[in-house]
Amino acid sequence: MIPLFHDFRGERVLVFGGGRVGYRKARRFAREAEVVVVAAAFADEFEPLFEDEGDERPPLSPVKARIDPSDVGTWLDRAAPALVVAATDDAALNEAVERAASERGVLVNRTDEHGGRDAGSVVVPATARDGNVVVAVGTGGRSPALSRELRKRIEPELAGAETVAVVTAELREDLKRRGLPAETRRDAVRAVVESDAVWRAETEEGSKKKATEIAERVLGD
Ligand SMILES: C[C@@]1(CC(=O)O)c2cc3[nH]c(cc4nc(cc5[nH]c(cc(n2)[C@H]1CCC(=O)O)[C@@](C)(CC(=O)O)[C@@H]5CCC(=O)O)C(CC(=O)O)=C4CCC(=O)O)c(CCC(=O)O)c3CC(=O)O
Ligand SMILES: NC(=O)C1=CN([C@@H]2O[C@H](COP(=O)(O)OP(=O)(O)OC[C@H]3O[C@@H](n4cnc5c(N)ncnc54)[C@H](O)[C@@H]3O)[C@@H](O)[C@H]2O)C=CC1
Repeated sequence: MIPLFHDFRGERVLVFGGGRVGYRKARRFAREAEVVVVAAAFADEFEPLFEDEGDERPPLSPVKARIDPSDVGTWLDRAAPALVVAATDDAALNEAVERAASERGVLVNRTDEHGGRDAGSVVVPATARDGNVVVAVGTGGRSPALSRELRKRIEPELAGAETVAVVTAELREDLKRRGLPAETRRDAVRAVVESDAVWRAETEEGSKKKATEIAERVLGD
């Protein structure tokens, strides 16, 4: 499988199943997408997600319904999601969700299987994140517990990466504006991301100052 980063803003995700697994997937996609969760019953964890916090988060709506596998197509046609998650504990229903999604060319995440390699099937990776810097881990679906463990090991490595991303993004723009050749810009940016001093600076300002010093040194060479 090949990882891609998908921007879910302005899109809808339809989750079938309101248990622990449905909750985990709904919470994840609710960072960006409008999420609709359809289930006969909802786990308690959902409660805070359903509350309108008045922030800019897109809405996450519960729909309490018991679904028959033959009705899944209608639900998909009505919701027109970019991605559908099959997270019920009923394998026949999850199967129907997968089939209806693939008939419509909609991406589908089957949570009760690890072998799904049909067209349009997606696997949700373990994700370590610092701001918009993201590392996704997958094991080809074979060992989610290993994905989780690797995510935990990677998390400390990522601390501070968002600041380095902000600082280097600004630096790149600046170097481009100055019309420097691509190779020179690359050497300067590489030296900055490699620098412990940039990573360790206490503030964004401090990090920026160090980055400028290092970049100017490279440009002067
Ligand atoms: C294929 C996949 C499909 C998908 O969901 O996309 C899938 C499938 C299944 N998971 C199962 C079990 C567990 N899943 C977790 C945890 C996570 N599972 C996630 C992803 C994936 N799980 C996809 C593969 C990703 C990859 O390639 O590695 C993570 C990474 C992301 C997320 O879900 O957010 C998240 C960790 C997030 C984090 O912590 O960072 C734990 C660990 C725990 O709970 O401690 C256990 C118990 C231990 C164990 O069984 O290993 C079962 C058996 C159910 C049963 O037996 O009933 C199936 C079905 C089957 O294997 O058939
Ligand atoms: N991918 C993953 O990370 C993991 C996947 N799993 C798998 O995910 C599935 C779900 O696990 P849990 O959330 O723990 O189960 P759960 O039993 O807590 O929740 C199941 C949900 O499905 C709903 N549901 C079942 N039949 C329905 C119907 N006909 N119409 C509407 N809603 C219906 C229930 O109301 C409930 O909300 C299991 O099959 C399990 O094998 C389990 C652990 C991890």
